[in-house]
Amino acid sequence: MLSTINFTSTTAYKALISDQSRLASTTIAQLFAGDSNRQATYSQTFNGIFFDYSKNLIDEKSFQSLLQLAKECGLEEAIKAQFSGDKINQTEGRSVLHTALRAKSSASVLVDGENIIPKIQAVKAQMKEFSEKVISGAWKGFTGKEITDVVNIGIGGSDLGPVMVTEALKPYKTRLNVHFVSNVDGTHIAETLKKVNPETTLFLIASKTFTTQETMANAFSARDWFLEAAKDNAAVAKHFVALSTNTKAVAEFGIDTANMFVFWDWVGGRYSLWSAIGLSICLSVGYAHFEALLAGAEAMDSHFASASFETNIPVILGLLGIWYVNFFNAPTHAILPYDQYMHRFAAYFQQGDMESNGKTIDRTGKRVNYATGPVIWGEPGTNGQHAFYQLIHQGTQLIPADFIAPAVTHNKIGNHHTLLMSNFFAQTEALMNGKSKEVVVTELQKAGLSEAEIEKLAPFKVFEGNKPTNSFLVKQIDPATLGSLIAMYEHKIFVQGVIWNIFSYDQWGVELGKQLANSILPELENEEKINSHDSSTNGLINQFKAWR
Ligand SMILES: O=P(O)(O)OC[C@H]1O[C@](O)(CO)[C@@H](O)[C@@H]1O
Repeated sequence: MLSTINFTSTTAYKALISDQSRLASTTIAQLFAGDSNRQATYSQTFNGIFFDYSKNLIDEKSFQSLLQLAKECGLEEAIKAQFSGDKINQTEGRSVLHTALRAKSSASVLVDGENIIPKIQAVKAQMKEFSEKVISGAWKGFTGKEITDVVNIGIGGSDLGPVMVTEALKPYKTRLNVHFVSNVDGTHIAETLKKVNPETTLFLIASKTFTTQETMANAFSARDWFLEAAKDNAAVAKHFVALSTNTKAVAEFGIDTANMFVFWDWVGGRYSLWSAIGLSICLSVGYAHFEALLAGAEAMDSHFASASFETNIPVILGLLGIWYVNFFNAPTHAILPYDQYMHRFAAYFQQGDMESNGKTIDRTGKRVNYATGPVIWGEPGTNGQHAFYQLIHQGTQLIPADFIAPAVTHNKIGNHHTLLMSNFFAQTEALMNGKSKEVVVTELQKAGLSEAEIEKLAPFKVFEGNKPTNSFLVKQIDPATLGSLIAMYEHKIFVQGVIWNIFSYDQWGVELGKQLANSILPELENEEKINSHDSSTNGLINQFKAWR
């Protein structure tokens, strides 16, 4: 089980407070100036991923204190507990075993005394067979035509992971066009259905619980649309499959459970792309690439489970995050992929991180007296540079950022990749070094400005610098490196949750809005004036009814 230590009461925490005040009077640039070996000390290569964390405000002493913090908070035991299937999701009484989904077939992982690896392998075999049939054209629609389009209907973890991966791995695309519908806003399904033909479309209803309001509404609308064309309930079996843990609800919806791909309650929704929820990935890029994705994740799992903390990438990443959130009051963290295909990567980890570590109650049931999960956000470079980097460079908040880029592009067009990479390198350097007043003054003097003009303008052109970044230079974004990167961030989230003494694998915070929406729904189904809420909510509902 997980320890319940409050990290602010550890010896390492006290050391880190003094480390912080020592480092507050230096800069990252000065740390580089004083150590020609700095990058070698604070970097690591892992299976085609070069992780450079040297542009952080850390020195040997603070780095050691961070490692010590992880030890004092019982991280070693927590990692063992997670991998071995302990029910560390205590508020839901569940094991947390997305790692088992990518474990080697020879592994053995016990849940309630049962080795779960054989049943994982069985579903994977079913996914392989099915996806190969659909891709090859052997699986036919109700009029005997091959499937051309796949529509995945799901939301949150049953959508964001598959969307992110299928976009990131577009260079590996099969002949199938895969679409995703998540929003209950009818526009999402309506616009998607305009693009597809009922005779050649396969719907994947992806929902762990098979009760989620948005997904079920979209699934029913898709089935109505399909039956308008097919006019035969028996045709549903050829066009609808379910990815779920809830066999009963799948059968009630009318999907033959032979067309169901199961997973289990020890797979969290936001950690489920490795499970049957990944069927859209298999169809989009082929089963072999899905397996390679899993293998890349498994390599990161083995590293995380066995490497000593000082060389353990997810541990280091997690600790650096703690350093900025809790010792430098950084409220957000940016993920900035310099790869257009990875344009949903930050959105994916927005759920992964914020649904996991957006908690205020610690593992003893008490309110925490420190900050927990930061806001995660980001957009691909260089678009972000022309949108929000101004604030990272010159705003008042400290925003630690992860830069991710491939050395080899999938699209060699002119010098585009060299241009992109020049921006990648320039940004982390600029964020660290900034631009001093002296440099600004010299530049303005060269431009011929008067002393008075220089005095007036210079403050606006100064960059304080000293903004921390991690760089991930990846040889190429392929299924294996992507799998490793995703697993790396998953484990980072876990590391932070352990240290913050919170439960990272539940999501009770999503429930209240769901419950209220369900209670408001009947009030919207008539024309009567409402007065059962506060005056703002009543006023909004009544205005809606007047206008609709
Ligand atoms: O797969 P389901 O059960 O439809 O749930 C979808 C999503 O809803 C949540 O429970 C809350 O947003 C997520 O954790 C989950 O990924």
